[in-house]
Amino acid sequence: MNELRITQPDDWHLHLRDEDALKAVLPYTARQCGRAIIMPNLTPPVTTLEAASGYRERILAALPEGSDFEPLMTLYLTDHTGADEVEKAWQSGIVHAVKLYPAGATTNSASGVTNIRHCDAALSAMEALGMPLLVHGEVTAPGVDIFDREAVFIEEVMEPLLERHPNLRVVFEHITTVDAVAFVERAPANIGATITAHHLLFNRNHMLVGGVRPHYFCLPILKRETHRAALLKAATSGSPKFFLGTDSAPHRRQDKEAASGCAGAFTAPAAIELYATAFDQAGALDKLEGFASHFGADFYGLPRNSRTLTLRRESWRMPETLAYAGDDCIVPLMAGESIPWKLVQD
Ligand SMILES: NC(=O)N[C@@H](CC(=O)O)C(=O)O
Ligand SMILES: [Zn+2]
Ligand SMILES: [Zn+2]
Repeated sequence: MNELRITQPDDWHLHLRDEDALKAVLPYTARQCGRAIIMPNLTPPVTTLEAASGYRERILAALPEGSDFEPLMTLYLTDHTGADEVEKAWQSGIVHAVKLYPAGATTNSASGVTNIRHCDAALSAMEALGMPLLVHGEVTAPGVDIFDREAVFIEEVMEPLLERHPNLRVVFEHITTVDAVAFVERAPANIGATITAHHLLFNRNHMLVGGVRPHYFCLPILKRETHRAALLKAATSGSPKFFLGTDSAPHRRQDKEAASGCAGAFTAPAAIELYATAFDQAGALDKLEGFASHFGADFYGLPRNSRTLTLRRESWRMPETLAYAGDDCIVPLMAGESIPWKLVQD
């Protein structure tokens, strides 16, 4: 297959940042996706409907002319998020989910949840409303090895949470392990998961062998090959529980190439092309459309996009750097490397 026409995808996990950085990165997603779930980990985080509405307006104002890309907003869950705020946000129609960051787990998670038990009122409200909880699923206890943090989270947090709230709709975000795949597969239909393109394409060797490659450093961290293989199998299985979420997470070049580099891979410039590359490697291009364009919308109860998008087997080179806020630049994932699939602009 050398050309592939699919329903326009959506990105169910995206970091757009704010201000000039937002203006720099938004066009990459807007040219590919109809919609995206916008992560709320700004500084300060987006914890209220008012903050989400303001952020949404800034995103809409930053869109390229003529774009009808739709940002789907989220609230950042804290120990103090009330049921009233959650209800108001849901009823507004602009907020589609609430995001759980365990405090200290990842970028801008300092105001995150210290103990999920503190959130029972908000979670009960969400369960009643049918409002999804999006989960960064890693424990943060210093004694837990960074490669085990997702698997331990399933046992210590996710399973007890679902026992207390069996009808809560949950998206296990950016899953990275065979353990998470197995958990989602055996869970009921109210549990889904997003998978990034980088976790489908790369394992920890890509990050660590022959030198530390900071642009491959993201959280949850890349795992060993057996985990990548399990993720690829899940993504290409045709199961509607697994869908596209890039977790494209831009950081300035100097913040990544540093003694204490930030976590996050910037994949938005080639998001659908990277997924096509992974599905192609698995001989499963026929499964790309469901994963990229159908299952996420179905999970969120939104209509599938009516436009289509065409991909061609044609190699192109990702630039070494791209413009970011002010004079800063950003290094996209696969900078300077060739990508075998290309988005054809209609
Ligand atoms: N994935 C990452 O490594 N980083 C994300 C945060 C997140 O999604 O955990 C970011 O905001 O930079
Ligand atoms: Zn995360
Ligand atoms: Zn993320």
